[in-house]
Amino acid sequence: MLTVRAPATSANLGSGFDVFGVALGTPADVVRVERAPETRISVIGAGSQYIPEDPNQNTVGAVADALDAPAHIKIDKGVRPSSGLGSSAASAAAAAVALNALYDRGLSREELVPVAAEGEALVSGEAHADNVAPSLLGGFTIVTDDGVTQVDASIPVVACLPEMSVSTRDARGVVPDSATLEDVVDTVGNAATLAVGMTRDDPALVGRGMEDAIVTPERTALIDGYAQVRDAALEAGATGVTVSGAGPGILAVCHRRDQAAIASTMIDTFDAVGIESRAYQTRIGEGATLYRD
Ligand SMILES: Nc1ncnc2c1ncn2[C@@H]1O[C@H](COP(=O)(O)OP(=O)(O)OP(=O)(O)O)[C@@H](O)[C@H]1O
Ligand SMILES: N[C@@H](CCO)C(=O)O
Repeated sequence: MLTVRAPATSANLGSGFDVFGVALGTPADVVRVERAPETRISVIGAGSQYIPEDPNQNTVGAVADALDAPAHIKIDKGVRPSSGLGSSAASAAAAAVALNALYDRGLSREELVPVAAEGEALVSGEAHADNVAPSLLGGFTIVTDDGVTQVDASIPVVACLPEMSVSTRDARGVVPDSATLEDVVDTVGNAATLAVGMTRDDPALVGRGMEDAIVTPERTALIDGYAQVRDAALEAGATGVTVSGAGPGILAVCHRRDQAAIASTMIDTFDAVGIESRAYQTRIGEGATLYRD
């Protein structure tokens, strides 16, 4: 029996659509595996009632197939599905690390990125790897067709999760087909600023680099209260605020001293528009951890 804890993640960070991602300290999924002739899956924890146990419909089933590693797989969800916090990816990343070890496949964490991304293809229609990469590797990750670049980072964030669901499949449907050159130029500048900010652990640079005029504005329309919550978080000291992944989660980057006030005003502002929410006060953190029982 092997156990893996894989963290929630926040993808895009505004200017890095389908490219940037960060691992969050909390929450996380915990996956336990043991060898078996056929894959069987059980799910407990946050939002488990919405997650299929059929291996053909669960991200961990796709990973077991990709590694040719049948197993009994128990998933304890800490990351609620359809949250924007990489719920489906956390399970897939955990399963990839666990099954790779269980069957001695010998793949590196980088080599497990496309394997875990098979799970994302199953649920959102595309094998985008911007959530599985940070869940596997930790820190800040840049995913391109040529591979993954990772840097460790330790920046305080607040991830606020309202009681509503936005499926990644639906949120991908509102992404525009094209962009003006002016918006592309702005986005390249912002993305570069953000990447440098990560290498310096600088919340001000990272926050500034999260601005995006192409994808994010289309998606905020799917999140009731987004504009009010963003304004309140910036007022409380956030250096940048954007949609986490496909939403409805909202990510605020900040200095440690402002973190509690930002979390509390985000919850209060959602409350004022009639939506319950919770806020994780955490940091960019480590990737998946393997425990041998
Ligand atoms: N192991 C799993 N964990 C979570 N969701 C799963 C899993 N397997 C299948 N799913 C399905 O995936 C969908 C949730 O994935 P989705 O990509 O929409 O949300 P998310 O992972 O929280 O968001 P995001 O990718 O925007 O951060 C749900 O329909 C859920 O039933
Ligand atoms: N880059 C993906 C991440 C989903 O979490 C999207 O925004 O659709």
